[in-house]
Amino acid sequence: MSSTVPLVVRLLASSVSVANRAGKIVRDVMSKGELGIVEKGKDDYQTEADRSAQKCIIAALAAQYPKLSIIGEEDREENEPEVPSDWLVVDADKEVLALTCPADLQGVKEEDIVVWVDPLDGTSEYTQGALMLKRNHWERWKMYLIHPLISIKWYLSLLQSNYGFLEHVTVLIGISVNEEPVAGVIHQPYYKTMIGGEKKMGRTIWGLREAGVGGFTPAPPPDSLIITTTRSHSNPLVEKALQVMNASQILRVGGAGYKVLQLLEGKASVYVFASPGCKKWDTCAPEAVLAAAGGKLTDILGNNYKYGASVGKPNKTGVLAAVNHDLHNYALSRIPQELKEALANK
Ligand SMILES: Nc1ncnc2c1ncn2[C@@H]1O[C@H](COP(=O)(O)O)[C@@H](O)[C@H]1OP(=O)(O)O
Ligand SMILES: [Mg+2]
Ligand SMILES: [Mg+2]
Ligand SMILES: [Mg+2]
Repeated sequence: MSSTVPLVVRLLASSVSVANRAGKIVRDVMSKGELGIVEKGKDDYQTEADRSAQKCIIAALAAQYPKLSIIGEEDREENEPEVPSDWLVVDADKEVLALTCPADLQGVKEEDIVVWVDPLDGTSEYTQGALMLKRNHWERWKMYLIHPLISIKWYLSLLQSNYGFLEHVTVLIGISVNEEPVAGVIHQPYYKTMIGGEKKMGRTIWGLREAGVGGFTPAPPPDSLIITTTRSHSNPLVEKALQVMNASQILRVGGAGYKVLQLLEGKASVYVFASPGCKKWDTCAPEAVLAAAGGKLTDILGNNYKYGASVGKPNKTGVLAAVNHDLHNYALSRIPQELKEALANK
């Protein structure tokens, strides 16, 4: 890899390749069927896929960039055992390597960077997707017994709905400099495309400040106000913030990464989550990619989160994001003062 390429661009290119490898780990754990679920707290789970994907990302990045601060969602063991050699990805995405680095980031050193890693965003959806897949095998055989034609149709529709859950899962790598997210990767392990009649799993979306975004086709926001929000972490405050938006439709999906993808692809206009629960690793990469596409992600009060190594990890005052600044302003103007205060005083 050419050392004339500025560090931030090289690191983003490496992150794209590492995220692809981590996505394969996420799929492999699911196909083996042994999820190894651990309950970390209320509505808060971890699986073997979360653990292994994080080990892969951190080991691969630390081997190439030893002075980086890398903060991952999952706890690390005291003496981490060595990872399999094929997890130590050294490739770097060629398209990203060719990007022009913003002038003020050209001299950035490893010591100036904090990388936020969410090895699997949407763990709830990952575990529920697995459960439904298991149930479907049984459902399939039951339906075959009843009527072969009906069963094929039903089975296909069931598969689609399960597949929808797994699509919410993403791998997130956010790169911050001076506390600000400047670049990021959102990898979607279960995104399916057909290339020349062959099925390809997974896609990787990236963004770099001033250079733009790639890995997908951006689309303008929908004509009417469509909100995207949590499907697994709702509460009365979350619902109150949704009511005041006066939206034509509310989409309830999993993961911060997936909701930002919905904004970028014109499926939703605004992402509203008026609750603590998300952490810095949930929003660093999505915020960077969204900002590179001209959008904005803040808390519910309209303030930016900071991403330095010593900041508090919880995003206590929620998430408000939109694909452009006008929509963000509109959504912010709809949030009543008492709701902002309720969150700020939590
Ligand atoms: N109450 C919570 N406890 C733990 N994680 C949460 C909570 N609320 C949100 N998150 C994290 O933020 C992401 C986006 O939230 P939601 O899907 O509810 O909109 C979740 O996928 C989860 O990340 P993760 O799956 O990486 O643990
Ligand atoms: Mg988690
Ligand atoms: Mg997450
Ligand atoms: Mg996670």
